[in-house]
Amino acid sequence: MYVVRGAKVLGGKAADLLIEGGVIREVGTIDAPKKARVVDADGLVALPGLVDLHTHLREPGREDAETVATGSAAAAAGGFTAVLAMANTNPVTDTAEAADHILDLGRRAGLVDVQPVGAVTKSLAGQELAELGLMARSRAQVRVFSDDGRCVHDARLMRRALEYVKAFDGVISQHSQDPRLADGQACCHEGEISGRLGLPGWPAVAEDVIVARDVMLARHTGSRVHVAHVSTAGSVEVIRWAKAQGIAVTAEVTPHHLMLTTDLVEGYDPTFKVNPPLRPDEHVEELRKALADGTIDAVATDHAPHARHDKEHAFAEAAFGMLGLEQALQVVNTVMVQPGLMSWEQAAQAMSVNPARIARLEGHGRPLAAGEPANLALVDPAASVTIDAADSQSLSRNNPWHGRTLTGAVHATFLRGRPTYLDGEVQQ
Ligand SMILES: NC(=O)N[C@@H](CC(=O)O)C(=O)O
Ligand SMILES: [Zn+2]
Ligand SMILES: [Zn+2]
Repeated sequence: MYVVRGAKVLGGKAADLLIEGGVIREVGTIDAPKKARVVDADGLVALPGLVDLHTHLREPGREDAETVATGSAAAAAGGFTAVLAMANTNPVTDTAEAADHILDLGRRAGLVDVQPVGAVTKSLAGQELAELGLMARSRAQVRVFSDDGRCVHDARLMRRALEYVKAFDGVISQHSQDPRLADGQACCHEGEISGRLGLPGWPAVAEDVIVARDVMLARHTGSRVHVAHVSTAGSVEVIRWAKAQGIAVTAEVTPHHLMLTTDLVEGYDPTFKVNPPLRPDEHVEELRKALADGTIDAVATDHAPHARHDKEHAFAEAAFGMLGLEQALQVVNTVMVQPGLMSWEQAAQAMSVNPARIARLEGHGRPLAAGEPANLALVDPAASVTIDAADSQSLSRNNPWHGRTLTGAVHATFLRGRPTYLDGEVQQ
């Protein structure tokens, strides 16, 4: 039994929360029962436990970069109570058995709810649909499907996938990148900087055209499409238009695309090599606006751990991807909440309520009210923290925030009433 003392619920009025038997029993002014452990939350903000729509946990296959257990620890330290584990593992999560295996590994780790994402196509090969129905009916009850890392670029296959998942209210999360417009060698945003550095780039329009095509397919099929890691102003325009038409499209943006810009590649540091690439300022500004006005529904980390021997190469050869789970909330606080672009209530929508709804995850993204599951994060909104990649719970060190000072810190995370992160420690 816990009493959280004096937390500002969603950044609003301070209240005490009584947590017992996995649920929030009471919110208000509470006399702590003798056997209760009191957590002093004076000055802290209480948010519903964060939900990440887009995490790469690397298990099975690349346990040298991350495991379900270490990724879960990073998630708990970042304030998350649920993560969706992307399917681009080895083997790929493209069967019911593979999905159930991920679910079980998550339960064994016990720090966050790990919900598998199913592949859209067998082996992510883009040729044949995977067992979407069987995955949906498995114990894991998969609802989100993605070939992330690759785009489902065949329009006919995308149409079939959308039609198929409609039956069980599933959603296709698309890695929007036209392979014909994105040169196989491309490693950064195509523009003035890539030209000057002599690095092959790919243009923003390679993303825009797939987003445009997919919203039209979603309209045609009446199914739900989700745009993973939106990175361009053009995508934002299309999504804004599509929502105005009532098309069932949702979108996520990563912390790094909200804060980092393409000029970082000038140092040739492969930490900043990511897909989609970091973009110029004008895109970043549009992404922030779109998140603030709800055109973009969610912040998702695209936490992409890579082992040293895959990442520490010349820029052109290094693996794509960067860590995200532990700093996501700090970045959103730093670039959105503190400057007044977003309230804590909106941050809770973007990082918990909306992702839980998009993924049809029960028990997450719920109000902090009596009778609800006690999934929550306590956040110090004013802390100033200089990030050290070596401090990470992740097995990998490709942390783009290393050496930067961010505002805010996760103080505690509770999963169904059990602290998973407290006093600066993951509670194994
Ligand atoms: N984001 C990345 O740069 N890499 C991701 C794949 C992906 O999200 O497309 C990965 O799996 O490493
Ligand atoms: Zn992707
Ligand atoms: Zn990804």
